[in-house]
Amino acid sequence: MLTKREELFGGTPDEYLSHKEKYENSTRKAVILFSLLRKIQEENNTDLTNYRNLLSGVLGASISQDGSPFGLHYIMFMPVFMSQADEEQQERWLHRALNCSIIGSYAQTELGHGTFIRGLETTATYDPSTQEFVLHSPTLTSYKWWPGGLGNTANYCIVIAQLYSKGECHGIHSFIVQVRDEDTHMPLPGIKVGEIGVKMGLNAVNNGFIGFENVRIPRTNMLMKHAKILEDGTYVKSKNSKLIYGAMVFVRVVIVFDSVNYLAKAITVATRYSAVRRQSQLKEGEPERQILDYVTQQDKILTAIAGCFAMKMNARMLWDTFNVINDQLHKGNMERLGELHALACCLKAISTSDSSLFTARCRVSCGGHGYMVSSTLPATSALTTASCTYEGDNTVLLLQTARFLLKTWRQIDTGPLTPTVEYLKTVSAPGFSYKWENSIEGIIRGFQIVSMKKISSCLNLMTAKVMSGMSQADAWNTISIQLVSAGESHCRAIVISTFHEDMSKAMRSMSASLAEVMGQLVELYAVYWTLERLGDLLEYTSISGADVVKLRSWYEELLRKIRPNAVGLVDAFDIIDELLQSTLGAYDGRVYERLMEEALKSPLNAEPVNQSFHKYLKPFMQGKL
Ligand SMILES: CC/C=C\C/C=C\C/C=C\C/C=C\CC/C=C/C(=O)SCCNC(=O)CCNC(=O)[C@H](O)C(C)(C)COP(=O)(O)OP(=O)(O)OC[C@H]1O[C@@H](n2cnc3c(N)ncnc32)[C@H](O)[C@@H]1OP(=O)(O)O
Ligand SMILES: Cc1cc2nc3c(=O)[nH]c(=O)nc-3n(C[C@H](O)[C@H](O)[C@H](O)COP(=O)(O)OP(=O)(O)OC[C@H]3O[C@@H](n4cnc5c(N)ncnc54)[C@H](O)[C@@H]3O)c2cc1C
Repeated sequence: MLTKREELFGGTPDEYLSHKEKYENSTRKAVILFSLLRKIQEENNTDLTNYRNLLSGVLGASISQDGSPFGLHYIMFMPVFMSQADEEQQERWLHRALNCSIIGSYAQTELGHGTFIRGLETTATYDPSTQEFVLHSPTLTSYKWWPGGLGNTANYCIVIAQLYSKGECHGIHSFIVQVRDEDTHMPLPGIKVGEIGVKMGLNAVNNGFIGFENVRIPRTNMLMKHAKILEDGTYVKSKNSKLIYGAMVFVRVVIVFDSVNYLAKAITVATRYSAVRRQSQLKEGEPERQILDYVTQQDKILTAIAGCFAMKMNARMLWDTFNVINDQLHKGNMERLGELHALACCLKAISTSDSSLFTARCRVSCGGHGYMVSSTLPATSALTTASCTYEGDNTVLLLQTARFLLKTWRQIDTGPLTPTVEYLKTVSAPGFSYKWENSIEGIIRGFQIVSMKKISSCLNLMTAKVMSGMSQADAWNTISIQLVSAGESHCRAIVISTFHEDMSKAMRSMSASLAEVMGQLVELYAVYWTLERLGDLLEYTSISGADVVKLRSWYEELLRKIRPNAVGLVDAFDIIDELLQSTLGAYDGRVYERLMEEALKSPLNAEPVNQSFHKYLKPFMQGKL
């Protein structure tokens, strides 16, 4: 009798399973895992706060590197329900979703549209004679494409469609749609549903497609917490048309936490391996050195560790900010919705792009063995690059942040600013003076000035182009590279200052030795990004060549100081071997034995001579083919 652990982590490695077997195996594992999680949620009164903890349990325990066919049920189907269904609808559906007696997906993206959601083509036309909506996919490009779990798993999904009533289009709205029979799991009439095929990664997520041929759903299947359709077809507007986008904000907040989890796995593997791997001599005649002793290796890995800690603290800040503003939204106060959206956009973009960048660095820092699937680094790299796209392409999200920043800058003199942008007032105030200094505070101030000057420059450029006769839209597109850069600079200023401020608070309750190491991580992160963004700082601040020389020495000194604690820092993530799933990162450091153990699991090693020798090679080598 297998233990739960053996059931979850034993058997043929996923990499040797077919696409179909991989899905079936991941569904088997998901059922075991989510039965356990279901017990947890039955003990809690699940609200958004508890829900995120439950969700982080789901994500953290999504044991397969390839995600889970239940992922979207937890990541989007339920959060969207909690934020967009009215009380009667929550009463009718939410408990069934929470105990997984129904499995849902989230169908927004179409073959033809992912970013521009106002351009989605799926229609939901209200028929007052039957009090139903008619869901229809008018074109191939209107087919929903990507929804996780939709291929073969989900029997319900939330569909985002253009709402028509009384001949008028009211824009995109959310609808709950049953897609498969709850007993037979057969697709319901008028529904064409399937799986989209093999992807770069996340091949257990079971992303699917769905098309509707005049499928009728009751009026009460429109999620009506915000906007409504009355029985006679009268449309009742939402207090704010952007509230329908609320779930995307929540998921972007979750993704920031998740980008930290992925990066933590990658740096745990790369750091431990770099402590085990010995390669080359630093001095002739000496034993080969741990590759972690090479400063170039420290440059790749220790900065990633600092980045992980920085983003973890920023994820917490974002979650706290989300909760504060979400409470205000529930009370009808929309004042900070734009700020929350802008913050979620830039932090999702920067956390995922940093995670993708540093994870790729961890992969190459482990040489050939880092290219083995059994190291888990290729799959983690595929995961992090996907996060730069899903829940909003990073470029598009940084443009959203830039849009908010320009709007803020236009109003800079009309009154107080909201917390995440009030630095703009400080560094642009008359009489404000600043001379670059090589300190954390000096670096933070420098990034804030860069951000302010980029935003100001973008607005001036836009104004000049429009004055010269260019349309607003063309002017925006022409300077969009600078707009993205302004969004990134704003975010980097927030990340560094949040890391410094929150870590400083945390250090007050730490031992002196731990506080010293944490302080070194904050400095490493700040100095690293200063050196990475030297061009901006030289353009907009008084930093000098002499300052840069001292910064480089400071950076190298920090690498030297942090090196002895590198393994301890990643051990602190406490990722168990079963979740790490890495021949290079296992706690016991038996790298070479594990590489060989995994290799011998290859089906190609089951017999000494593969059948292709007799069928192909031998005749070929004997000139018979
Ligand atoms: C697959 C992985 C599964 C398991 C792996 C395990 C773990 C992984 C963890 C998490 C995985 C998470 C998700 C995975 C599944 C993925 C799901 C999806 O991808 S769902 C689809 C996501 N799609 C998008 O994000 C689309 C992006 N596009 C948009 O958001 C909008 O089109 C865009 C904002 C770009 C433009 O909208 P538009 O209405 O055209 O706005 P416009 O620019 O004209 O005006 C902007 C105006 O609106 C305000 N606004 C826009 N968006 C929001 C918002 N979300 N909230 C609040 N306000 C918003 C904006 O501020 C501005 O206001 P002003 O007019 O300036 O006042
Ligand atoms: C692993 C994975 C899981 C997913 N899961 C789901 C899911 O469960 N449900 C769901 O609904 N969707 C899902 N998606 C779809 C995802 O939300 C979209 O892929 C994403 O929103 C990007 O849209 P797109 O793919 O159409 O890319 P596009 O929008 O076509 O982007 C392509 C390029 O065009 C650029 N671009 C687009 N618009 C602009 C603009 N206005 N200004 C400047 N540049 C622009 C982008 O920057 C990008 O470089 C998933 C995607 C992935 C990869």
